[in-house]
Amino acid sequence: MRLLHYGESDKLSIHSFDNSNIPRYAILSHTWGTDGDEVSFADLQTGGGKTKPGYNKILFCGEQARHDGLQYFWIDTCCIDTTDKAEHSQAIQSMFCWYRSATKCYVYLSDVSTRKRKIRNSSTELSWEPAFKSSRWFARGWTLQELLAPTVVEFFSQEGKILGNKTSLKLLIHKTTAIPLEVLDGTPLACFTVEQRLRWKGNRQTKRNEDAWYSMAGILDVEVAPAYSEGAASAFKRLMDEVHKLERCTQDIRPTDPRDDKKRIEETKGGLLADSYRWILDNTAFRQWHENKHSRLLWVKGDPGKGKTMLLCGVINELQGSIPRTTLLSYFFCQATDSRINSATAVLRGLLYMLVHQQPSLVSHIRKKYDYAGKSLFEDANAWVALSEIFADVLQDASLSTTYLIIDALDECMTDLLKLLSFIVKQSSASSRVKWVVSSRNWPVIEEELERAEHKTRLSLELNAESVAAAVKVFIQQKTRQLAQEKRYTPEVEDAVLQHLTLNANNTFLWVALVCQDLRTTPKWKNVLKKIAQFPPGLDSLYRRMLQQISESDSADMCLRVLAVTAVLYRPVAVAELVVLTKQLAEFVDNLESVHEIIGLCGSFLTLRDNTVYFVHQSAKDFLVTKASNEVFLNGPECVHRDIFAKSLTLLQKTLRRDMYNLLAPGYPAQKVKLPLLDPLAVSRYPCVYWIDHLCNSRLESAASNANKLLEEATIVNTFLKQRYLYWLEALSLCRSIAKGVVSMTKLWDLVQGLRNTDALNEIVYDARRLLMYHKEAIENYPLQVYASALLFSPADSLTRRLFQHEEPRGVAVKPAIGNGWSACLQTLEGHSDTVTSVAFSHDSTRLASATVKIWDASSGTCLQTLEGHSEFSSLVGFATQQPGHEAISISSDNTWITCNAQKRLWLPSDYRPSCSAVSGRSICLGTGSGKVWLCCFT
Ligand SMILES: Nc1ncnc2c1ncn2[C@@H]1O[C@H](COP(=O)(O)OP(=O)(O)OP(=O)(O)O)[C@@H](O)[C@H]1O
Repeated sequence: MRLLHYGESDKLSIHSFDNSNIPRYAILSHTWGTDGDEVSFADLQTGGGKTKPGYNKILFCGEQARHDGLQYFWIDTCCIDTTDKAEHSQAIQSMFCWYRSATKCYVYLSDVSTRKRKIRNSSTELSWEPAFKSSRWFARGWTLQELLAPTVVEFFSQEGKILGNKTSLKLLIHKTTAIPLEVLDGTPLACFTVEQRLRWKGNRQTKRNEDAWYSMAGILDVEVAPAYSEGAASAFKRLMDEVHKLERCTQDIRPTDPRDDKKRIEETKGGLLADSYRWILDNTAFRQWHENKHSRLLWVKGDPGKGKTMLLCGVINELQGSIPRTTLLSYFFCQATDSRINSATAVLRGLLYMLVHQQPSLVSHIRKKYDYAGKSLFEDANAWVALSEIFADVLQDASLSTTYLIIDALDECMTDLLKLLSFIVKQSSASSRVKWVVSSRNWPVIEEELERAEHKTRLSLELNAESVAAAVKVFIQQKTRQLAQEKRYTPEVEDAVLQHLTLNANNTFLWVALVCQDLRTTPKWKNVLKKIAQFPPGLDSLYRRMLQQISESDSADMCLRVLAVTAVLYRPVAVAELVVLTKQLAEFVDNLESVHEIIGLCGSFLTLRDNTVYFVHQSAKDFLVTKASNEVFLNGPECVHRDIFAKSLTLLQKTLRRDMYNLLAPGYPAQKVKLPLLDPLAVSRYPCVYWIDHLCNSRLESAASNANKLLEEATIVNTFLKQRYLYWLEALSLCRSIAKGVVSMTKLWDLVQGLRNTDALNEIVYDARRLLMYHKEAIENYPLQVYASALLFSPADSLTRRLFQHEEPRGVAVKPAIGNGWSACLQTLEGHSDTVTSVAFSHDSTRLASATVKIWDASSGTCLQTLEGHSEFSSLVGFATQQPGHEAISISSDNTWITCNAQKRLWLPSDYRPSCSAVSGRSICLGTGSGKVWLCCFT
């Protein structure tokens, strides 16, 4: 970036800076005079331009910057060499960023004067407001981003007198432009929809038509390279394409919205009590981390139920209320009970999502890889590598201001915890702008890793027992008061409850919360004092006591089954989902109220929120799985997995069919799919996504000794794949879980390979997995292409293709036929040793020619046209005209579809994408980059 410097002896000089090294600077916003009036870069180089009218603006800006203590300033007329096309184009794309990064922006209004003027009644008026409102500055296109991008915008009259800034003048600006006051007050643009932001453009004019849209790019958080001959319509289209890509990328990176998780966690835990977390704000370790520039990582550690999660919720709230607008705050809550948010990749994705949401320009680091790989970048086997690189780049971004990153419950990160820890250690040492807070239980493995961080501070809840005790005391008082009001306790009972809780809580919030929860459900007529005496101190003893109560109740069997199933599920499920997954609840399919009651009876372990069943706390699940395993899993957890697997497949066998959402169009994009009012997949989503995981955990291998059992299960899977496989893939696509499907099919493949006497199953799993891997992209993005592209472009001998032949699109044939085996390649026409760049039909459509002739666009380096000198054949263009009555067959502009009458019909796998194509009647011939030529006929 070039910047001007206005020296002490009024000497003007120009300097270049690397992006990483730009000093504080002021920036000018103005409207251009005629080209000859403005001082150009060339003028400055030669020391000329001093007599031009535009020179006054330079002097004004230089003096004002000097007055504000800024040594450098930037003016578009002379800091860009517009004769250098590449530089000019780059500058147009960087402009928003330059305005945003400026310390101050001076708006010079050449048509607003502060001179007194006479009005009719001979009194004088100072008001420049009418001129301000009708200033040309508000009518030009580029000045919109100059108003919105910088934090400080000051307005000056033609005499250089200050009129105010964008905050003090916000009402006037709002009246003139209709831009909302919050925007002028500095609310981030990302908080407004694309439509709202487009509306702010109003009727602003630009010299070149295309600029009308290029000038909106920064405001919409995207970049569009200028191409001035394209026209406004094309510029708008490219702008919106970029906006949609940004939206898709942000959507795809989001594993969950951590803001919703935080809300949910606070609500399920009974609401956040400020008086029980505020102690941390005065804690020495916390203050050191917060106030000391060199302290970058705070580790909050403590035993289960000591209030770490709620403490972090409180820290987030306090930071949110106190940090400047430009500071970023991103957080993530790991939860072991939910497989969507219990892995290292999910943590990075969640944090990135929140960062990008606050500062969309950071998405460029993701887009570098995402634009090639799509969503699989975040989900495939290399997701961690890609995400950790992206994250490191984001943290190094020059535009990143102070950033807080908060991760709760590292101990609940079930996949790749060590990788995550070492990443935190490394990154917390790498950037001084980034401050981390993490929390976990007192696990030695976490201790060992975090010990390596250079600038860490540790906050142990056990070592701060006094503060925690005081916080728990407040919590007990609040809870007891609530209970007493709700249950109308006498003062004696209230006092007895308070005393018992205080004596036995042992600084553990959770213990108090669980006892109070139990007392809430205790009927009034029961002797509360007797009841409370039965709650033993210590979390595990309390859980044991609660389990005993359940075991002694009338509904013991049902409750224990529900606990067993819930304990092995991979994510929290809705009540209706729980019913279809639990053998023992089969009779309650139409009686969900009773299921609610059963869950209520398990209330010391389970809780319901928004109709979803959660464990009250991770420690409750841990207790059941480790310390009460014998009571909960009578025949081992494998049996529970096996039952869930069997229930899942029975359900899927019944529900799955072709086009469950009535999409009809073969090219209907998954992204646009809306949930139908009566969702046929409502209770089948969980089984769809997790049936293979449950099968694998049912330890089929160990059942190998029981040959009948093994055969039975192999047969169930075999039948399902034979009869429902493609419908299952469609359902996975509708559930946006194809990537998980690929991982699951690999797990299944590994499993069946280890089994004996399952050849038939082996064969179908092999083929089914290959089909899914090869066609993943098509199915993932267009659910119904599983019956078109996936079938037509699978080998003729593919078992799945043969089994689902009846689902192939009627009247479409691909010739030469796709090879027999998965690795077979298409027929290659003789004589092609290079890219096939041209194919054409002869006039009678009986002959097909291909050639390798290229015409290159010298400026862009892209291939523009093909086929010259093929005089005996019609050119490609000639064949584009269709015979009347026929559907127009064509190739989509991005080369990925065969379309009929502009409707997407058949998605092309990458090996089949044409470098050239020709149409004759109902046939389309395609030549590919690898030297293959193939034909697709629609009858
Ligand atoms: N500040 C608070 N406001 C309201 N409730 C709180 C607060 N702190 C703790 N609690 C109560 O205590 C329970 C346990 O707290 P929390 O889940 O934060 O513990 P934790 O230390 O994160 O436990 P674990 O390590 O086992 O996950 C919560 O479910 C909630 O009921």
